[in-house]
Amino acid sequence: MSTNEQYQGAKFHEVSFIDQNGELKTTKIPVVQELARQGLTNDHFPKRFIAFQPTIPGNRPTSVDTCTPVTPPVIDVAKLQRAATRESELRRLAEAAKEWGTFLITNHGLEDKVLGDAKDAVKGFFDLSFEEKKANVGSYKSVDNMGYGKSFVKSEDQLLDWTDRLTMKAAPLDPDEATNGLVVWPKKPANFRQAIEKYVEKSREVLDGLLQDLAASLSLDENAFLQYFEPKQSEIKVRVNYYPPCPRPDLAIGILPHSDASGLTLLLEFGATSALQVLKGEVWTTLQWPNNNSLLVNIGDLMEIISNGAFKSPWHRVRAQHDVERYSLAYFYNPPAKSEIGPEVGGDSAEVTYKKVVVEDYVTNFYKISPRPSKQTIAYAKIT
Ligand SMILES: O=C(O)CCC(=O)C(=O)O
Ligand SMILES: [Fe+2]
Repeated sequence: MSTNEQYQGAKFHEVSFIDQNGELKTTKIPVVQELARQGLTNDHFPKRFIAFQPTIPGNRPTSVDTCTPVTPPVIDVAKLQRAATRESELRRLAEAAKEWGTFLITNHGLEDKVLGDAKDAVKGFFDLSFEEKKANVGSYKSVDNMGYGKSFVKSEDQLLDWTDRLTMKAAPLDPDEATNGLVVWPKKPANFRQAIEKYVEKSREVLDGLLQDLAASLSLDENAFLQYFEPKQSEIKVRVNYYPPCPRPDLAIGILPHSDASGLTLLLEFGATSALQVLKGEVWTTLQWPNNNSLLVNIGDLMEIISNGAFKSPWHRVRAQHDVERYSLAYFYNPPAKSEIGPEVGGDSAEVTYKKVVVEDYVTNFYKISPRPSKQTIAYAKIT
């Protein structure tokens, strides 16, 4: 069957990318939400979405049938704040950040209304028709992984994941945003920007506190990590992922394996759970989220560097799922783009294993070489 036949009646994102020869190209990527809406028959699953070739032994997604979902470590932020419980919760935090690089937080102080409004805004956006979505949000012509559509597109024939995305820059606020196009906010639903900005503002307080707690958990000065996150110039990007029901979760993948380039990532999920997987040793472990407004924190590559490798950014991916839809809102918190970060170590005797890097240089290289089959982005900052 020809490619065109596979996508008959489909709708497309137009995505620009710079190819291997440095030329700006535009390509059409099928809108996953529309493919799902249209209904695909089992035997006509589009080739570009086939991540797992069933003919290769062992090349299968880990499904919930073969792997019981587990709840990652849960850190109680209220316990971190109470003198009587702080020390023991700090120990649990250090262990979670070292052993998993990912953990849930509860009692974080973000009100249900703030979370609920953010979820409603995200759902409201994806509930719009494709035409309406396109008409009310900007998309970028250059390769910055922002806007509505598909990120990390590098070629006309690369493997595609079963998700549509919307990425916005939430900070620093740019006085010239109307002209330089650095901020993309959908105009519908009407309260979208307000709801997400409220979530961003409140979450930032939680993340700043956690940066102090993470440093304290390694017996470093409380501001050893937070000092890099200068309040006015630190960068926040918000990426909304929508995973429609997938007719062939045995063939497709929700998001390809990656680590996050961020300092910290805060993840809100709703709709289905048991989709995010982290690689623990050799095993893809499916994470189960209790449905109680807990949020997930991921150590990003930049934090791996700042912690001199004490914390490792997890290698993670998302499963495609049958019959259910899932949303996630990933909040990437980075030090200022032009700033230099470097490993913070307790005593002079500790061996330094990461280089100092300029944030923007690290992130540029990350985007340039992703996606990769294994965690190679961090090599940019490793002393070998
Ligand atoms: O949807 C998820 O749970 C993960 C999303 C993610 O890893 C990302 O956007 O970087
Ligand atoms: Fe991620």
